[in-house]
Amino acid sequence: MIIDISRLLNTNTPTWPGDTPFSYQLTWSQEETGSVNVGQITTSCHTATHVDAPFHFKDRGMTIEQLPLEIFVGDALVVDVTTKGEITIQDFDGLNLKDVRRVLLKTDTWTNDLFPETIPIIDPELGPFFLENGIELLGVDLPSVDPLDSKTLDTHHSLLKNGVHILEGLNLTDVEPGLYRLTALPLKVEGADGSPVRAILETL
Ligand SMILES: N[C@@H](CC(=O)c1ccccc1NC=O)C(=O)O
Repeated sequence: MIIDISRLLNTNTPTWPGDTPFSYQLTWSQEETGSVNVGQITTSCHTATHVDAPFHFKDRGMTIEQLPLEIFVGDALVVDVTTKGEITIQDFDGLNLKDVRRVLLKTDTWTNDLFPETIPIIDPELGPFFLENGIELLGVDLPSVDPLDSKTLDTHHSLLKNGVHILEGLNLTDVEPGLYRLTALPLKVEGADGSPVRAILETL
């Protein structure tokens, strides 16, 4: 079974304050062309469900088309942290992370079409902890892995330093904690700082 864990893209999709709003428009209609409808989309690379390329927060970091696709396809453990204001390595106590390469944090704190005012804190210590445990992707149902007013982006940098890639803006409301197969492939946009993805989970 496929579970769609992507957020919907339309003119109501919340964007980072001040960033480019999403829009889809027909450039040519079937009426005009006599054959086809052709549309265009305008979007920030960080709207809804998306992957952050390291270049987003590091000038010399890799851009989106350079990231290996293996990161974004494969086993993923959904971890329930819905009651936590701060997510730390203690939240992984008792979980079997053997053979788990990807972790998705289910906070369920952003379930509407408004950009949130505050989000749970993700401890930068997760970076080294994930490296030790062979985890190479962190996915969150939040617009950021750092506090919204952070300038230093400590968790982004800690994850990058420890080889952990970042997937943001998931919708995990209908997902039970547990192990799944994730697919969340970024578009092959040369030089980009991120990309929207269609993210799905398949039950194993
Ligand atoms: N760093 C945040 C996003 C972020 O900071 C951001 C995203 C879109 C537009 C502007 C942003 N930040 C600062 O201007 C993140 O990717 O998690």
